[in-house]
Amino acid sequence: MEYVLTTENLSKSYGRFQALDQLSLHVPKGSVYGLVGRNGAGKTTLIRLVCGLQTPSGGTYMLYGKRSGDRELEKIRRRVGAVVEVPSVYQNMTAEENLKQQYLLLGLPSFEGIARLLELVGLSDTGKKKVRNFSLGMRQRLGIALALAGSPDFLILDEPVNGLDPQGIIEMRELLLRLNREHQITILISSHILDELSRLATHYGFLDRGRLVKEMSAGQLEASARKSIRVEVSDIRALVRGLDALGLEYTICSDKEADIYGEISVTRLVLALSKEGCEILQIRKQDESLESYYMTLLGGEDHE
Ligand SMILES: Nc1ncnc2c1ncn2[C@@H]1O[C@H](COP(=O)(O)OP(=O)(O)OP(=O)(O)O)[C@@H](O)[C@H]1O
Repeated sequence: MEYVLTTENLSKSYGRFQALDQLSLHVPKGSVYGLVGRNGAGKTTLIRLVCGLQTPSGGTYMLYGKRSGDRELEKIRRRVGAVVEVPSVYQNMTAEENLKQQYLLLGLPSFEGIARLLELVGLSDTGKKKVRNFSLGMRQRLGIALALAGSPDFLILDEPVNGLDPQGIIEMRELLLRLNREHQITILISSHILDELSRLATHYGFLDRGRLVKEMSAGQLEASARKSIRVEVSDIRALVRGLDALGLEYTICSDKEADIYGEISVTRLVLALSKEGCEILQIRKQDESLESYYMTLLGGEDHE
């Protein structure tokens, strides 16, 4: 497989604090690689290192086959666009003016291409509107347009949907899918919003306290996903008694709902619960989500 980015035992410490600990990950060409981890897991640190904003304390990374520390790497960085934390934009300029500044900064020969970029990120009708009057979603999309100015084929985004409203989230999703599928741009994206990430990502890296706990493709996640049924009942205690009597594995989700795992005969379940005086209000099949996989892998408690 061809990789756009790989890291090898990449480490970063701040004083005695180890923010990244011998992390080795692999971002395949053409993928949308989702970085998953709780606050402080090291996602932003990893992104800062790969973008050249900070230097590693140990280990290396390779971008398009060029190793960190290699002189050639700086040339290769042209192929990478990034939006790290809040995109820096000129508030009192329009989207087009901001892009012109970026083109000048990159030394691009003409402003040709700006209209196409504005169109691509859905900002072509913003005209004279200054960025300070943009919604957060518009600002984020402008950040992406700025990152795309040098025509990179690898885009790195740190929490691009953070704080966006539902409409903004959908627009961002559509944009990222378009960039990936129609423009063949590989995307590395960190996000807390797992449900949203699972609609985009083709690969995942799970980080915990600076370490890569697991790396897998979306296909592998799906294959390893446990099947379950979600039941909603009138009496959760009675449900627990019934499930224990049947020897089934389950997780209580709320005071009315539980997920039951494994092969289950619905008839046996109904009979057992009826014996306990428990009424089933709803029952539905479900595949394990990215969120529940994450919870199983990393647990729910916060280490901070
Ligand atoms: N410049 C710094 N000096 C000291 N500690 C830092 C510095 N930058 C980050 N850290 C610490 O390193 C750890 C990892 O931070 P990082 O920002 O990479 O986490 P993250 O996974 O991106 O989390 P979040 O989602 O909250 O941004 C945190 O505990 C953070 O406090």
